[in-house]
Amino acid sequence: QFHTIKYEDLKWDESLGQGSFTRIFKGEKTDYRDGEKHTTEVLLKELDPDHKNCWESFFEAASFMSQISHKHLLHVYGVSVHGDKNIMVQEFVKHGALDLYLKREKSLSVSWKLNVAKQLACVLNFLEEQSIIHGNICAKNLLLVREEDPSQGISPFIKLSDPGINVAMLGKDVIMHRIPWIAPESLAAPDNLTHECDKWSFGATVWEIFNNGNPPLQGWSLEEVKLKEKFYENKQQLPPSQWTELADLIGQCMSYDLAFRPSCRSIIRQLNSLVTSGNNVSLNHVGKVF
Ligand SMILES: N#Cc1ccc(Nc2nc(N)cc(-n3ccc(CO)n3)n2)cc1
Repeated sequence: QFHTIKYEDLKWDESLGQGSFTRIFKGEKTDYRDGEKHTTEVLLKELDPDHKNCWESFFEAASFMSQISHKHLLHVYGVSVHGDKNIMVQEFVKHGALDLYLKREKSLSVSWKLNVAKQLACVLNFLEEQSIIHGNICAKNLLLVREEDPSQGISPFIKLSDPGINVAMLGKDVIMHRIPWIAPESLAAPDNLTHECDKWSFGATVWEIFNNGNPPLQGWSLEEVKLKEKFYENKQQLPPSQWTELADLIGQCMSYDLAFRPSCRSIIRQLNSLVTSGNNVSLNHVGKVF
């Protein structure tokens, strides 16, 4: 179900930070094809040794990514195991995770944000057609392959990263920290995710993109976990955008009643109409809709 890569064919370069259970490094992999030596730039994602009990779920995520291919899905070359090291070898994506990029780039236009939201909706539609559930859609798991270059008419290009450790494997506290990206119904039953869960997360991610990477519900006081729990108990919504059509779409995706969440086709249709109305609205130059 996935390609295994020999540890000695990998080379570690600089560390690029760490996720919740993983550390990421820039690196290189060498393979020998038709008698020639090829070196490829890769991203090495190491599972923390103290979470090695999650290795199956870690590799499940790798095989999930290897089984299907789509232009907006991250390519995973394979996995490597060496002693207690479990490594996922991914294509290196030039500009890294979108949550950090959004925080850094303060003046992204509305059309930039809509363009990225549309790409995410497309890959979500593809996954739904393949009856595949991602389970961890958020800006941290979106990777920026190409920045926009308005002078050349070049638009941004993103890829969806692997879902990481399956949410059912995680402790209650980690699941709580995924509020409000995780669908309310998944809190109670993290082991039966549905396509509707991905739509809820899509809504929270679009909210994040239009809020310049400020994660929703963060910065609350210390007992934020309790407040987050209340957020679902009281069926609260994220602060609505002033752009009502955008707020409507986010609200539909983040409806507590699964049946009210729109189909992917409807999401794409609504995003397309936002593109047209967005072009007319004077918001474009400021990129501010909250
Ligand atoms: N400075 C900087 C910088 C950092 C990373 C990349 N590249 C990259 N390539 C991937 N395939 C995956 C990731 N990830 C980053 C977070 C996660 C969590 O999942 N993945 N980053 C490029 C520049």
